Amino acid sequence: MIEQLFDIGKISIEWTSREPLTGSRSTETAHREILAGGVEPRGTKAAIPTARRGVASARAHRDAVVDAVSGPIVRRARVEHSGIRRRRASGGTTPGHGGVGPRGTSRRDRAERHRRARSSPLPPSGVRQATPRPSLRLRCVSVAPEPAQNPGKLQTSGKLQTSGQAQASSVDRRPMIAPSILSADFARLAEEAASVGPADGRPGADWLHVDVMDNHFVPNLTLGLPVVQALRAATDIPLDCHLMIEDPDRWAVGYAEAGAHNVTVHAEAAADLLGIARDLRAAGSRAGLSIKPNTPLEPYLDVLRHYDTLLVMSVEPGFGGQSFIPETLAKVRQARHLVDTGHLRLLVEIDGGVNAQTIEAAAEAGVDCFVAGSAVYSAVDAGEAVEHLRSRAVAAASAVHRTAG
Ligand SMILES: O=C(CO)[C@H](O)[C@H](O)COP(=O)(O)O
Repeated sequence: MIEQLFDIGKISIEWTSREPLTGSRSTETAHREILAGGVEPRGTKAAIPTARRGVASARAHRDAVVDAVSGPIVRRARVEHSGIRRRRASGGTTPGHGGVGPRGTSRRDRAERHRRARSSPLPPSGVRQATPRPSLRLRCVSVAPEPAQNPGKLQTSGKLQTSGQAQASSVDRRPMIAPSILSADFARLAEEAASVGPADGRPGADWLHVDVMDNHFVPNLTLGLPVVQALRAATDIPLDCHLMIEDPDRWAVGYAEAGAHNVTVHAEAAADLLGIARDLRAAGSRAGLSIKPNTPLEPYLDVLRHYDTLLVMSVEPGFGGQSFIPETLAKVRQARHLVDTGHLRLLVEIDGGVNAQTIEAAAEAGVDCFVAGSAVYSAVDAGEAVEHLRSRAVAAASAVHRTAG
């Protein structure tokens, strides 16, 4: 771990990374650029004026730093202490819902005050400027890119073309299998997890898929945070938490904090998809976005640039053991194309009705990670079922490669 502490103007930033960050700019340069307002980090335009003005917004500043400095490789960033005082208008406190003026002033008054504040080096009348002092301590933990053999790592070597539409980029993908514990025996979850883990020279499941259902977003109720915490302690298999719940804006980050490797929310349920992705990554997990079979991909293409995984549902969410909906593969092909052409950088997952018969079509379409519930846990040997599914996916992906080559 390398720790760096920068004092830039009145803001101190502590930076911790496992290795020096590489890229077009150093962390120090990036921080300086952010504070000078001269950088436009990916997707965080809104945060920059806040940081530039020095107005207290530890969270916005953190997000700006996180996105600008190293984008997707930053895994954790949290503000340890924020002492910057908010601007206060005399005689009133700052309202909490987006406004910045004193209570009772009109929107026009506030807009005018903002305009003057921006064009003048002096604080606007009636507004006390934040005291210039080292007051914000931002601690960012950057995790070095995962080694090539890690689950989910996309390798840019090799020449495996990943969809029927044979793209220019060369991405070598090892199909991943994520058994869904929805089909496991809930009374023996630790054993069920172990049954798909590495054994007898078998690599085992790449991820363990955990279906969280709230009986509101879907008509079924399964498990929640305490079970995820218990599973986290019981297995080393990375947990892939699929939240089929309402208001994931409120709950998702808890799963990341509980140690989930990937936390997926539904596009149909979330209010602030950008905020969720940011919070999940900041809490140390990957951010996943899921869409139901009838939800199109197009409206989410922009926001997906901030996500690490896309979970295409190939059944209506809610229950295991349903039949695979082949039409959903069009979205897989679309996502695959965008990944292969460098427009998106994420892992494509499919969930629902995946078995030895359907996995090949999904692999040909370009899926990276296959969620399978009943096909694994209804088998006599769950571990063997994982390997069988993986070998079918490898064979199908290789066939596509040969055709494309
Ligand atoms: O999210 C899910 C259902 O909503 C499950 O993960 C999925 O259905 C897996 O079960 P199966 O492989 O038996 O279809």
